[in-house]
Amino acid sequence: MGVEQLWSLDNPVFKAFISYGMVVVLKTMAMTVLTIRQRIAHQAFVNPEDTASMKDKEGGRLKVTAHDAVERVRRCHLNDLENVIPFFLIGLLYVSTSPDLSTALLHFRVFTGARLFHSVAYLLPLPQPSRALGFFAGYVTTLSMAYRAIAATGFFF
Ligand SMILES: N[C@@H](CCC(=O)N[C@@H](CS)C(=O)NCC(=O)O)C(=O)O
Repeated sequence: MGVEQLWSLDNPVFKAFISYGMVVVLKTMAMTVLTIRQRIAHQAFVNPEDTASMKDKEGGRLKVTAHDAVERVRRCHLNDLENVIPFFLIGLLYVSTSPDLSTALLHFRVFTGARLFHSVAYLLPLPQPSRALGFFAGYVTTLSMAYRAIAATGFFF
């Protein structure tokens, strides 16, 4: 497949990668909005300049404070960054090796489902090992794409 066709919507693997990649990147970005919501809901701001003009319930200056509900979303966000960025970078290299469509779709779908489940498990929260299973399913899927991309170069042979 020529380079122009590889990175075009005529390539069904690249087309699928755009869709699933967008879902996981936008999900990661949604964590920013959720963090802001939790900060406002719990009046939990961590920088003195943020609270400079804010009042607490007694009318005094609002104190800088962390809140577990905010920190939980931040941990979920960080975990997304740890996993979605490698998926995206390795995914691009994987797509460049022209993998079989059904195999690629399986990887993209398992990763996307695993990350959505990981977030639900983290934010509700669900009892462990739910979150760990979501994490490992996504992690192993990315490793599998990396292995397949490296194998396609003939590196192992
Ligand atoms: N950076 C992660 C590496 C391991 C990992 O991602 N574990 C998963 C499954 S237990 C997780 O959800 N960790 C919680 C987190 O990253 O906040 C950690 O510190 O836990």
